[in-house]
Amino acid sequence: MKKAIQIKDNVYWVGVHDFNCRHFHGDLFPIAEGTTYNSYLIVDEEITLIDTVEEEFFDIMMERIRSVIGDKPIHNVIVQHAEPDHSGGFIKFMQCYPNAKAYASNAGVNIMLKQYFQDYNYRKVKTADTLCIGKHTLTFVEMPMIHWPDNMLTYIDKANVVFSNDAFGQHICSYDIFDDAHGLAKCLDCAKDYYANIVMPYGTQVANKLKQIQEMNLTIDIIAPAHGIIWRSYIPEMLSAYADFANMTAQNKVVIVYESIWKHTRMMAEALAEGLGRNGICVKVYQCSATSPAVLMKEILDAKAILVGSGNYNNAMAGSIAGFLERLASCKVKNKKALGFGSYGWFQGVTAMINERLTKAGLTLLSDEVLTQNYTPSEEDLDKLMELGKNIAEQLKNEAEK
Ligand SMILES: Cc1cc2nc3c(=O)[nH]c(=O)nc-3n(C[C@H](O)[C@H](O)[C@H](O)COP(=O)(O)O)c2cc1C
Repeated sequence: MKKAIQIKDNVYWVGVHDFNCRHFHGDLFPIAEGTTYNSYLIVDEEITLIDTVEEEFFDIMMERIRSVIGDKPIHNVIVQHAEPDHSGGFIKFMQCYPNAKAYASNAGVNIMLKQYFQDYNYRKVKTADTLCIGKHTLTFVEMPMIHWPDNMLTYIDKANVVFSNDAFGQHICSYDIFDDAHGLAKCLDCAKDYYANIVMPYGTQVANKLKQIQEMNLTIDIIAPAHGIIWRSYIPEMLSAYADFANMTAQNKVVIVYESIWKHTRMMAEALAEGLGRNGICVKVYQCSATSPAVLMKEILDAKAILVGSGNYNNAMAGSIAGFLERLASCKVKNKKALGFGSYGWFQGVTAMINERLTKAGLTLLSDEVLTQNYTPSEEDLDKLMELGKNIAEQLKNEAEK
């Protein structure tokens, strides 16, 4: 029998492992080792469930719940987020516990009705609303657009746990469900990965919400997200890292993303990298089509500049680069520089197209120069590109010192 894991007095993890998940949210976020869908059970006078799990894992969640409360009824279910990885088991849950009261944000209720078509007389809650369940009181905080309109978090007093849903999540899929079993570096790295791929477009909302939560002066012993491990030992470090993610705080780092069939654009990319890398910049070089988009998004989060290159193929940029620029535009990047480059045969215009899309995505061009190369770069061309890389390095370092 699958069992619950106690995380605090009267609070239990009753979630599930999805070891086979390799594509989180479609192709948005390829992941290596699966994930968890975390739901939590609070045992008080009114037994309360925080979130459900993906529908196919419902029975496992129920086994864990019954390992704690047997056949006792559950009085409340909190739908913190209507996305199916957290609400997919909700209908089956209500079939098991038809008298349970369901709570969600206003937007959450709307989405639940649009997704599942059945009205369960949802109770709508908003920021600062409370629910007394016996010895404990729950306080709700709406978190719109972190990362859907309906997200909210729930705080339970006395146990001092924040159930944060998607915020602070990561894809560590383990039975060691606390952060300290995995070490700070891994936990922050996985949180960064998750943030870059799921939350990045909503940095402004994250920064504001972090401020609001700080102002609430909550005593927080545990932050329990809806994916991955639970934070208890690294909470200050994680909150500080999240503030950096939200502000897109940049390192002295440049990411070069390119596509190239006959290696001409690749030669340009590597010459630029040489000039940057030999002059104090951490430089990362990726062929776009050979790289997981999750890696690219994570690298971009703390980069100062992004150089994007493509050969000209039928007077257009490579499809992989067009897709990458589309994703970049959706990320609402702040305070980042960029420059296009690329090789062509008989029409020079693709680099200008890349620059235009970079500008539209909110990035500032590093230079007015339109960096094009007719067919193969010569040694002299490559030296010039290395020199340009060096100049960009100096420019970025000077800006950092200001
Ligand atoms: C399938 C294909 C289509 C191409 N179409 C164009 C084109 O429409 N206009 C152009 O200027 N060059 C075109 N070229 C030439 C390439 O842009 C040129 O060979 C360039 O150096 C390729 O850079 P790369 O080695 O980085 O892929 C085409 C090349 C290929 C392979």
